Amino acid sequence: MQVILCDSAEHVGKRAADIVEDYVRAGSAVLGLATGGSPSSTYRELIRRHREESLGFSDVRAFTLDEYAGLAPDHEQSYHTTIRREFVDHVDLPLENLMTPQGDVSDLAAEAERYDAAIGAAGGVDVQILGIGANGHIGFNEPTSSLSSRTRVKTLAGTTRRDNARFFSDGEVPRLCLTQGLGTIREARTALLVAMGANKAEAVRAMVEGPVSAHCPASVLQLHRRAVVILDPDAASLLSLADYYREAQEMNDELGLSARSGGFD
Ligand SMILES: N[C@@H]1[C@@H](O)[C@H](O)[C@@H](COP(=O)(O)O)O[C@@H]1O
Repeated sequence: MQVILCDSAEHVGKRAADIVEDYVRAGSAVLGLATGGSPSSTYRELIRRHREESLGFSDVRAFTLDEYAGLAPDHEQSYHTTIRREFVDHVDLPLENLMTPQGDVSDLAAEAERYDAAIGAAGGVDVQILGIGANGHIGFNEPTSSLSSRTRVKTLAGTTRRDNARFFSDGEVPRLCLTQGLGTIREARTALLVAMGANKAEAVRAMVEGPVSAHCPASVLQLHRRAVVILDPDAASLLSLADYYREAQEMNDELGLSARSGGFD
């Protein structure tokens, strides 16, 4: 796992965008897109590079991580609408290349299986952007999720529903969702997690420096071949090996190693 310590949310976005850009410029990239506030600065920076530095997404395919059950794709708070509003509609990624699990189907389990298979049929995800929940979830894999789980129906934790209530005008967050599993996420060639803010500090500590445990689902990234964790000072505030992460990053920067070239673990 590579830990990159940044000065601000904007800095986090730039470092994350560097890794995504590396894959996009290589051609025919498959991106894994996360919703939530954490990747906002990454998407802003990618949109800026699209507008000002001709970073093109026309041959990119994208899969989102998760979706609320019961919400149609065009619902204001569906993750399909959210990722379009935050990113996809601002670049030249063709809409038919955006894949999201469909939350308003009658057979959610079949939809989960279909979605997992579609990721495999696309050749897998090259770089999966991730945020982390305050309870350590990635996607909607709540604590005690199987570390080998596939895309499936999950019940949302009460804390997650409370955290996300701010996005719903009536405060009514669905109780069920579809989410890529931890086993699915682990298959992405690079896992790129961004976290900001003091309310993520404990989850970040458990993910990076705690034991691998379903109690903190994000800790499964310790088993990933190329996991990169990019943090602002508040999110990194409880890490005990911060000096080492800084030294390692200086060396990686000096050697010009990137996630795609696989120059670190
Ligand atoms: N399902 C999403 C996750 O993909 C996201 O990473 C996390 C953190 O959200 P935020 O980035 O808004 O703090 O919780 C949400 O519920």
